[in-house]
Amino acid sequence: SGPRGLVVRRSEESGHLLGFGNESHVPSTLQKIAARRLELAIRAPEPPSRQFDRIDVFEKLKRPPLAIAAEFKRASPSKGPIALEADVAEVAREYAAAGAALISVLTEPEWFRGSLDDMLAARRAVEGPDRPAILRKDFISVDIQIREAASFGADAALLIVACLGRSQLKSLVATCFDLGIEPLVEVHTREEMEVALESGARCFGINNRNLHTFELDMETTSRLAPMVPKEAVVASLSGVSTSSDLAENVDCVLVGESLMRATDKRRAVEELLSRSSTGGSSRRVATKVCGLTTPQDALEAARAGADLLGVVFAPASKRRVDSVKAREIVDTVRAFGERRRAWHPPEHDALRDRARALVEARGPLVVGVFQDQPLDEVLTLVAAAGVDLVQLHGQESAEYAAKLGPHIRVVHATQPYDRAACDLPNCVAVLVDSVDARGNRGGSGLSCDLDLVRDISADLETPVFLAGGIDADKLQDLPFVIGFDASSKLEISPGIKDLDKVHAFVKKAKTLVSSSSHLMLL
Ligand SMILES: O=P(O)(O)OC[C@@H](O)[C@@H](O)c1c[nH]c2ccccc12
Repeated sequence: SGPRGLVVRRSEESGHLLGFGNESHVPSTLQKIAARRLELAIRAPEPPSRQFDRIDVFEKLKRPPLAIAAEFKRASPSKGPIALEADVAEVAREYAAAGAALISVLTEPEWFRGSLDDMLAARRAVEGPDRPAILRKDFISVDIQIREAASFGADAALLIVACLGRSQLKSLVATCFDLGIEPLVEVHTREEMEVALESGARCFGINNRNLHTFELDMETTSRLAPMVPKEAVVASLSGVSTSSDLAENVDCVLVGESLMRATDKRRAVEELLSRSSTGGSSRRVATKVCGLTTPQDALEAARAGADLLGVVFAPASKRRVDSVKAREIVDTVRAFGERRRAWHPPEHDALRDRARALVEARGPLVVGVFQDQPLDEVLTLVAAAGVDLVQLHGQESAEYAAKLGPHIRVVHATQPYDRAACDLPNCVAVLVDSVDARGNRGGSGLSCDLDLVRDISADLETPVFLAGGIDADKLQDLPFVIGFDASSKLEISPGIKDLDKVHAFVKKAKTLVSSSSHLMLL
């Protein structure tokens, strides 16, 4: 039996729909949305006939070196609200001014909070011969949805193979061409690509996101792109936040969420367009929000853009969580990050390369914080909670740490510091924390002596995480700091975060990213 919520006509029609991505018999979100869209489309009135100047979408997307498709998306099923109140005309003008080749507008109302009126407003905001093309991003399965696209100013329309039969797709492609709309046919698997290639379309979108499970796999593009003939357009869709995420050997990259979250959208698009000029040398400052005790606060920190989220298992801590609560946090964060598995660090010989891999990991990642607990206890908690990595805050021996997975080693801003503890191959970063006069470690709210931190970093030949009394006001450009860890200064009371402070902290750290390109790794 096929997935429910779909009109499965004949098996050769829809073989590509069975078993790929959605193994369960419960309809996936994609199937629910597609079914709901069909239900509404059938009842929709015939759209008014309006004439628009159209542009050659194929030619626009084929222009070297790389076309950027910028998306207007207020919310999504995997991320929830992203930018509910965004002004579509304003955003469209910014995208156009930055040189986007295409603007994709979500027109689905319930899960994405979009509308045809949003698309019309975007189309009306961009004029002129070299304006960006407008794409209707929706779940299209009947012709009237393409007539609506034409009536509300689209030059192109998305057709998602994962919710269409073979001949249904062919007929929708033909309707598009009849109405002067360029079909962009979206796939996520080889089987879907085979169906797409026979559909008559000439623009293909490879979605890195599985729309059934919301799992992101950025390798999807490089796996499927070689199947497309050179003359056609290949676009890579989803999951791009910086130029280092851009796929090679595609004509176009479509970017949604990260642009919708960017305060300066024009600059964000321009940065993507000039990937070669900034390249690998630019340095970002990571953020870690520690001492989270609820899934709600963790989700808010993730939404703010934090890279690492810490949950504390140390028995003496006021912010201690049990494995059940930690698991809830991990599940929430992982769903937000569209990941199914824990992080597996790539192997590197040098600590600095491991640290860089950590801050560039597709997160946010959840860190379990421990302090001098029996190894068995740590291993049990890690397995039960499913945290991505561990942070060791006590005087754990090298022998002990070697038995763990990837971990962050905490050292204290004292001289001499515990250098040997940082030398393990599974140590992925070093975090320098303060000590108070009585020798109390962690959570004291005291700041570190920055000269000592610089010395430690120089000795380790790697930039470190800095903790101790950190909030937005404490952030500054420090070439020996790869990331900031904040906890007590972002709280209302122990374990309860002040979400405004969390947002301010992450936001400020992001401004350091762009202004600190002169700061290289040591
Ligand atoms: O926000 P992201 O990760 O940059 O992804 C954008 C876009 O690819 C995504 O919104 C998308 C791709 N295909 C879709 C189909 C329907 C709805 C949405 C989509």
